[in-house]
Amino acid sequence: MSPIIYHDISSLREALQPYRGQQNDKQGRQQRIALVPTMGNLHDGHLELVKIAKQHADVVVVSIFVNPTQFGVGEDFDSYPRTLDADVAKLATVDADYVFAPSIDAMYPVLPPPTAVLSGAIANQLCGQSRPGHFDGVGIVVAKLFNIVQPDVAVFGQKDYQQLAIIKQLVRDLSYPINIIGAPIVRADDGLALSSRNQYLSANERQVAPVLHQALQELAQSLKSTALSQQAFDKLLVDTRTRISDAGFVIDYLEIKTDELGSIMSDSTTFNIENKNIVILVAAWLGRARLLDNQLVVVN
Ligand SMILES: Nc1ncnc2c1ncn2[C@@H]1O[C@H](COP(=O)(O)OP(=O)(O)OP(=O)(O)O)[C@@H](O)[C@H]1O
Ligand SMILES: CC(C)(CO)[C@@H](O)C(=O)[O-]
Ligand code: BAL
Repeated sequence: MSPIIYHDISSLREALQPYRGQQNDKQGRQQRIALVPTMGNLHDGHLELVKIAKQHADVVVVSIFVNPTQFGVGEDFDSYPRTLDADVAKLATVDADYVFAPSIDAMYPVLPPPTAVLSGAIANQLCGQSRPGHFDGVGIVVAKLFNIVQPDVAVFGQKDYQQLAIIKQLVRDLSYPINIIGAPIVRADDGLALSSRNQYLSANERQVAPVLHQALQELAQSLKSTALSQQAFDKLLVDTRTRISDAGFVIDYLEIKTDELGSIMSDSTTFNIENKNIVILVAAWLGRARLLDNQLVVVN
């Protein structure tokens, strides 16, 4: 069935009201509402988030909103693909219940909003460093979506690893009663992480793009070898950077962090994977597309 679309806050709230405090007939528990926030131009990665949401809730709301406050000057806000009809058709295939597609005026009576949601140190690195103010915009729009939908569950992709960490922090610090679920990265057959911005790639660039994932996988494999001197560790990073650059990317960052985005080298000059859960994070430009990817290093 096609999801029902709402463009304004009060109609969506009215539609969701009957689910609040209602018992689920089959299991006798309260009905649960899930939110999947997106910027639209949906692909299989987004649809996977909806499928996960459906496993955790009785009703699923997908928001589609290209949020102006998270785009910097000179970024692709104006050209970001807006494909609402096609998005709704795709959402019908996974039985999403509601689409919330507000106008900018509905979301931001005053723009820029004078109220801020700041995320501190975790947001001042990686994407936050290359896109100043980006996570302030994400923070306020997600806080608003949480207040509008009041979901029990919200699903975000691990592709945007830093964003997911910031949202978990937001939920903790603002005491939202929301279970945040991180969904695994959905990839094309050749390993490229699905992303709306992949369509900015030329045919040639699209051929090259999987190098990003391959380089991260190989680095993750090398990092598993127990103890590495600082020198060996640095060389691995340099070699990986060279491989990615030689393929034609302009690297924005390539960093290795603890899975909570802390520093991995704080207490010693030897890198020892056995002590840490770590993640490799990359953002790199290929032509007009800024691609994100990451790889958790799992020790078997
Ligand atoms: N390949 C993917 N696998 C899992 N989740 C994804 C994937 N791509 C996007 N998501 C998640 O979908 C949600 C909405 O993201 P968004 O609409 O920005 O899509 P996107 O494809 O990441 O677009 P962009 O190219 O603008 O970054 C986010 O939680 C994001 O992490
Ligand atoms: C979470 C989000 C929908 C907020 O605009 C956006 O940052 C995204 O699509 O990842
Ligand atoms: N998924 C990330 C949203 C952005 O790049 O603004």
